[in-house]
Amino acid sequence: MSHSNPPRPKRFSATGPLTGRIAVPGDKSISHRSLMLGALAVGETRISGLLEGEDVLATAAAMRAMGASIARGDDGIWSVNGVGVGSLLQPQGALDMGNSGTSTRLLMGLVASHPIHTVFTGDASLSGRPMGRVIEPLSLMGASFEASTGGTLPLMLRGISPAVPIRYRLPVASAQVKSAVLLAGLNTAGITTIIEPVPTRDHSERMLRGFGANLEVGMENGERVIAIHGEAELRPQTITVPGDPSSAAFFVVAALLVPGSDLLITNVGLNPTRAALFDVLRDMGGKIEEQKRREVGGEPVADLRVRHSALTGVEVDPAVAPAMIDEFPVLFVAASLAQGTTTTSGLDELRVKESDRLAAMAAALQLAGANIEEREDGLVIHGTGGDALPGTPRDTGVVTHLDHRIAMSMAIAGLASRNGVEVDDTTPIATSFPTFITLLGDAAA
Ligand SMILES: O=C(O)C1=C[C@@H](OP(=O)(O)O)[C@@H](O)[C@H](O)C1
Ligand SMILES: C=C(OP(=O)(O)O)C(=O)O
Repeated sequence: MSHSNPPRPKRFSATGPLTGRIAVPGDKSISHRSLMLGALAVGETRISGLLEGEDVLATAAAMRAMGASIARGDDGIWSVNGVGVGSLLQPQGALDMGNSGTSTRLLMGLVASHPIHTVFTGDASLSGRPMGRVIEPLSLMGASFEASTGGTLPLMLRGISPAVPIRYRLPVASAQVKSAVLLAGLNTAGITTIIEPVPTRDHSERMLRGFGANLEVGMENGERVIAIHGEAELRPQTITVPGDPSSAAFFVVAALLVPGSDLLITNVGLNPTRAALFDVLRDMGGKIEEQKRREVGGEPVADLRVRHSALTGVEVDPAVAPAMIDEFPVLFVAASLAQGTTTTSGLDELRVKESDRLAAMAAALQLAGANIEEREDGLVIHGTGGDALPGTPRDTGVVTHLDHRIAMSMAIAGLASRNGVEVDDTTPIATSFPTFITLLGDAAA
């Protein structure tokens, strides 16, 4: 889980067109939340389409360590028997969160209002990421912390029950911070309120309601206000997890870039708080057509038909950033092949993901021959106008910094290069998309 495995380098080279039909694995955000909420509902929650990536498996292991029974059936359906809100058990050892920020921050919220203490550890990437953003509101609720200098892992959290309900305005646009406070509020008497000046992904709100929590969402002075009534009782659910738009993004960009491609990606989640990349790519001239729009597990879903397209650079409105926050690395790849300049800004949050994604993508794309300017809060990309990138020099790999999205984005850049792109380590891809390399082979066969 903590990436002690030796690095696995791989060179990604130009392929034939991407054609046929593929399905990407389940949504990572929804998968984490299905396990967490299932573990808090008394009775059996059944989950189909769960993402079986390392990050989600870290969440499953943590929920087991706190008393839930979680098992995968031979039919691929996961079954979770929960302990009930307020009844999480004291875990016997540290919770290894691997590479997963979502597991860490959401679980910190969950345990903060339980009378247990929990040690969180993670890999080198996760141990550099800021946890102060959740320590602050959870401290206001009464939890206490012993963290490494700078508020990073390893960290010990001493939860409290009863915790104090708070009214908290999010200082950063982060669904993880919002969700941590909402999950802490589940076992806190009274009403815990979050004010969200910039809307972020709303899976927690949708799913908490689905599990029977009393949650109100309104607007005050143009800001979203979410109130959860505590000491909730959650009811077990049957959940179907839609395909992850953040995983589909790599195949959408690949099909746009590789001449002759015409690819159908089925069952892609299109929650408006997640799907902005597809709108930006359409603005750039990308042929992305939605087919069979429907609802799956309370989320909008469609099949996406994507055809090779000539792309034109755009200025990306920073207001859409939260709705495509994980998709910027692959957007930078698309922009590198577009006609003209693409400008992005307002992306400070990208510096505190699994890697500093602005610096890592600027360095990786430059090594592959793209023309990139790195600014404090974004990249400016001067595209080739459709010509393939030169690719990376022989035996020099782009550095992925234990970041799955850098590895997958640069794999896609390799498909649109003359000499291929060498990725220094493909092992992090298994955190969110274990079937990525196989599916790429299938689509380009
Ligand atoms: O809530 C979630 O499931 C996530 C929220 C986002 O993080 P932030 O809340 O830090 O923006 C995103 O980058 C991450 O991949 C998943
Ligand atoms: C930022 C990401 O995940 P997390 O914060 O869960 O590590 C991601 O998947 O791109």
